[in-house]
Amino acid sequence: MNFYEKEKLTALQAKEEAQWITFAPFVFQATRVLRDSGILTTVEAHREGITLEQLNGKIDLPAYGIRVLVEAGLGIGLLVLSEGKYKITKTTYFILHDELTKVNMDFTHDVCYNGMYFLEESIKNQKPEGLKVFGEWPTIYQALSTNLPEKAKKSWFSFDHFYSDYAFPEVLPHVYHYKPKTLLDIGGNTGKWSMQSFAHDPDVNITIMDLPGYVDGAKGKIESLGYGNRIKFHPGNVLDDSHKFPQGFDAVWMSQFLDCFSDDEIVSILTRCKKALNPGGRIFILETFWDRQRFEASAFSLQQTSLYFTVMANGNSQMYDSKVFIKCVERAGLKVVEEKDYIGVSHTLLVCQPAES
Ligand SMILES: C[S@@+](CC[C@H](N)C(=O)[O-])C[C@H]1O[C@@H](n2cnc3c(N)ncnc32)[C@H](O)[C@@H]1O
Repeated sequence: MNFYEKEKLTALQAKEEAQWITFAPFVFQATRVLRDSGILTTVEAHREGITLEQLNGKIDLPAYGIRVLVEAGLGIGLLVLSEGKYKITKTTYFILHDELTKVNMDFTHDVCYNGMYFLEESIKNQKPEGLKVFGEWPTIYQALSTNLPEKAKKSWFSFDHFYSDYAFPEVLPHVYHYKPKTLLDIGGNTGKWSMQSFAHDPDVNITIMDLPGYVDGAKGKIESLGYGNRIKFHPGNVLDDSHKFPQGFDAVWMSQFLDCFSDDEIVSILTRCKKALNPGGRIFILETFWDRQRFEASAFSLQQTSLYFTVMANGNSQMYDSKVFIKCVERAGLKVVEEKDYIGVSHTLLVCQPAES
């Protein structure tokens, strides 16, 4: 779906939109504080509406603060005010109750907000300059398995898992329809794919390849579920070209993994994946492409999420346009033999094989 072929706004709407952009950080923080302070929940609980005076008695914030927040909430479209009483809007319903919105908001605030100030520097230097708000690491992945602040870590994992949790049950039958006996899960993270795979297919054996800290975390969990005899671990950094991939797999699986790398790095990883395959084997790539979305809001979210990669993650990757990504697949000597869009919230499954097969 191409949402971007034509300009859609009148001049007046465009000027209004420009103000939304100008004040976007204010809008975000006001909404978050309205949510986290309990103001929105309290207004929601009063279906007949609530006055400012009544709110003052129920919220543990100075009266001045409550007043500026609810007034900002009117302009943002979170509240309406009629006959002196505040009520919530449909947008507020989603801010309060929609899991996707909550996960995105917590990720934006806890992981990205302070670092985003360093966007320009990150782009110029091709480094995640925003990560310094938490500490000194080359990428966020080293920080996640060690000492990133707990709140940031929790919101990062909720964000990551929210999207894959929806996609995995839907995609399992597509992968295991090919009956792979051996599967290499690169970027296996906390082992979620492996655990669901073992329950889905009694014959598959999996090797998880990820950075050392992750592999240690996944190991205990998988063994405690009794799958210890079907799992192997291969800790390592795929950016280290001297680190050999294990070989002999019917399938290589990468979910939300290749978006962590630049175009050239993707080509290098896929070239090594190809060598890891048995004859007739397949590479399964689960990704979120901004040009393969049913809804404009999904494309928007992915395009903005790219900037998280720029500023916080590694400085050189993104949520790709599928056309750019598939060029990398082809540069690695692979061809896409099957594609399936609209999996889970926003994923596409690409099934690839060596171009010469
Ligand atoms: C966004 S998570 C995806 C996790 C999981 N596959 C999913 O779908 O939820 C990316 C994973 O790639 C791993 N990763 C990132 N850079 C890596 C590298 N250079 N070498 C190995 N693994 C890496 C991270 O540790 C993390 O587990």
